[in-house]
Amino acid sequence: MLASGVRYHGKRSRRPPRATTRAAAPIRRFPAVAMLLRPRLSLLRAVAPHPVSPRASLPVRRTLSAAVGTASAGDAAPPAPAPRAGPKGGRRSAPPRGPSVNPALFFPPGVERDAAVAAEMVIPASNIVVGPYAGDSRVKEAEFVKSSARARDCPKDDRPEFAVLGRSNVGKSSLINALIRRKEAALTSKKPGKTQTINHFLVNKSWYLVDLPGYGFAAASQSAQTDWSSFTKGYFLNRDTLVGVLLLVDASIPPQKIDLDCANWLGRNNIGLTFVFTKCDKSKKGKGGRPEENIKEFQETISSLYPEPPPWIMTSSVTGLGRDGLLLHMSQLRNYWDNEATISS
Ligand SMILES: Nc1nc2c(ncn2[C@@H]2O[C@H](COP(=O)(O)OP(=O)(O)OP(=O)(O)O)[C@@H](O)[C@H]2O)c(=O)[nH]1
Ligand SMILES: [Mg+2]
Repeated sequence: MLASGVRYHGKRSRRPPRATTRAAAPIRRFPAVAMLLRPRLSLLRAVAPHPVSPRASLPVRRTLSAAVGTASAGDAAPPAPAPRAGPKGGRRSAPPRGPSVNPALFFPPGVERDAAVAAEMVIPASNIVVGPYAGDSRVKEAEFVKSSARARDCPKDDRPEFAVLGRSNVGKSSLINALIRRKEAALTSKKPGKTQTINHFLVNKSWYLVDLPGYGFAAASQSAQTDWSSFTKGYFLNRDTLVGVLLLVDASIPPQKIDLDCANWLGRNNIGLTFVFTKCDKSKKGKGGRPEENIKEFQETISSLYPEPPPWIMTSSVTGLGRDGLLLHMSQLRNYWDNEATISS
């Protein structure tokens, strides 16, 4: 089981997070924050309806468990081994009511695990609870700053950054364009292997989004694949300003082992990640063609690896699904990171 991978850290630190032990402020201690966030979440919900349940007025615990018929939000604690719920799994008393996703919640820094969370405090199309560190998440300006061929050539300032990682063609560059609302800031292509360097985009002059080369491009030469692992892994292992990784997973196809391997590698190296499911607008008939089913299968596969559910969110760069929610999630991780920096300096 991975000891981490869902944890987020303060500046220049790979130490275990203090959010749940030190200053663990339950969300109810921040009524002002909660009130400020509610209108924003309602707005998000209007754009992207929650995939799990429309009964938003019920507490999450009841709403989600009722919709899915398996674990409740309170079951976010160490997952049961091999939680492959299904007709033979013995965990469901009633037949499944159609595709839905694993409801276990991700509690961000500042929110006690198992805190009672109202449905409106969960980002739509995700399992992410909004906590007291969430703040202004609007992108007011964004600019391409630098393309680096080696990790040591990356910008050397202290700004926090999020790395966008995933298989070739999963939609990394497209997601960056969607987040910053620029059509071709990051170059995209139908052909895998488009992005070959580490690309820094500066947002609001205060933080970076980093577009990376994809992994798992079978057509790439052996030497190109080796290059990927040495230079991108070098980036991850040496980047002190890395707040977290957005690990993109293509929801329009069944789970791929290489994505699980990548998640494992990040977890082993104590690098916090958020699973970002891409291409959720694409649905094909037949087995493995429906995003909700693929996401559910992926979550069932990874849940036994994590002591706490990792954050995940559904997105589409075509429809904009998940865009605002993901920015809000990043704002809370970033603000926590900044806050830790202030405390430790
Ligand atoms: N339908 C749909 N297509 C998408 C989405 N995101 C990306 N695509 C398409 O997928 C293809 C690959 O997108 P990119 O953003 O270039 O993927 P990438 O992960 O950056 O690829 P590499 O740079 O090669 O690693 C392009 O044809 C995109 O238009 C999405 O959310 N929905
Ligand atoms: Mg790319």
